[in-house]
Amino acid sequence: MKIGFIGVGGMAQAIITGLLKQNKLVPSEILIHSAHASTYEQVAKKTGVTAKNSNSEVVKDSDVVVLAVTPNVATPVIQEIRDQLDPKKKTLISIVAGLTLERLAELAGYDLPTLRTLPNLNVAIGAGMTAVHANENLTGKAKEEAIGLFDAVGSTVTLPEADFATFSALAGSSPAYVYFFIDSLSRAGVKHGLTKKAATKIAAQAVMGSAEMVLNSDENPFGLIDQVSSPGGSTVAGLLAMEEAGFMTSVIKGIDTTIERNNAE
Ligand SMILES: NC(=O)C1=CN([C@@H]2O[C@H](COP(=O)(O)OP(=O)(O)OC[C@H]3O[C@@H](n4cnc5c(N)ncnc54)[C@H](O)[C@@H]3O)[C@@H](O)[C@H]2O)C=CC1
Ligand SMILES: O=C(O)[C@@H]1CCC=N1
Repeated sequence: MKIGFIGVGGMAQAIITGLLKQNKLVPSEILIHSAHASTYEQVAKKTGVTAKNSNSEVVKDSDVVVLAVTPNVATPVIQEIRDQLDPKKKTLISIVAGLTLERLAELAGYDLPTLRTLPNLNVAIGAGMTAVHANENLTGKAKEEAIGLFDAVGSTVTLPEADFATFSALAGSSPAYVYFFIDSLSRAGVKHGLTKKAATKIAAQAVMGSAEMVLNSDENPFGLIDQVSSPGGSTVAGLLAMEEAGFMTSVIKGIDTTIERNNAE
């Protein structure tokens, strides 16, 4: 199977890194092209995947085409490759936030097997979270193969398209918010005398273990909060101070704003 990436920015690189690291694909199965030759040539050199000279060449030689450009250039890019997207031979996978299957069909053809996805950056280490929704043309083995690419680099969930904006905030953007939280923890550690390196490692490990506890527990997070909070202890004191500063309200406000922005696109 040949997979062609159109757009080789942060997200495409994360997917490619994950697929190779998990041994889902070998470098000779991956083709790439983007607007920035210096970037994609460097990626090809580093990973062993094949750099092509144009978007058209990528599509021509691929069974599965991954559209990984920013939303503002998605329309002209699809128009450029449309004639080569033979519905009998190719599958289109889009990772473009906000681009609906209806709009993809309008641009790329109503018969084309198409998978709309929304991955997150953690696919790079095989710990991604990806939402998927296939159109009616993508069935059987081709559908399994397309979704299988994202299963190989983390978890997938099939969601109605109406929920993609919310998913994008909770899983697509949230790595940025979690990094923000980790950096805040680490900064507090520095304030109290730890080195930044030590504080960041301590904070990140605590966040990773806490996430695993949530995933491995039947409790909801509030039950786990109670397990950490010793009666009369320091945790509950810190928790109440965080709430006084508006912790939960500020997280929900950030997510609301992210969803509003996703819905506006
Ligand atoms: N960064 C993330 O965590 C996530 C990003 N996405 C989606 O992934 C897509 C890419 O995002 P990023 O990688 O963050 O952006 P980026 O800016 O890092 O990469 C965009 C890529 O598109 C290429 N490009 C621009 N014009 C082109 C053209 N005419 N032909 C071919 N390539 C062209 C650029 O050269 C670049 O390689 C976006 O649509 C975004 O919504 C989805 C989920 C998460
Ligand atoms: O910031 C963005 O628009 C994209 C969507 C999800 C993560 N990054």
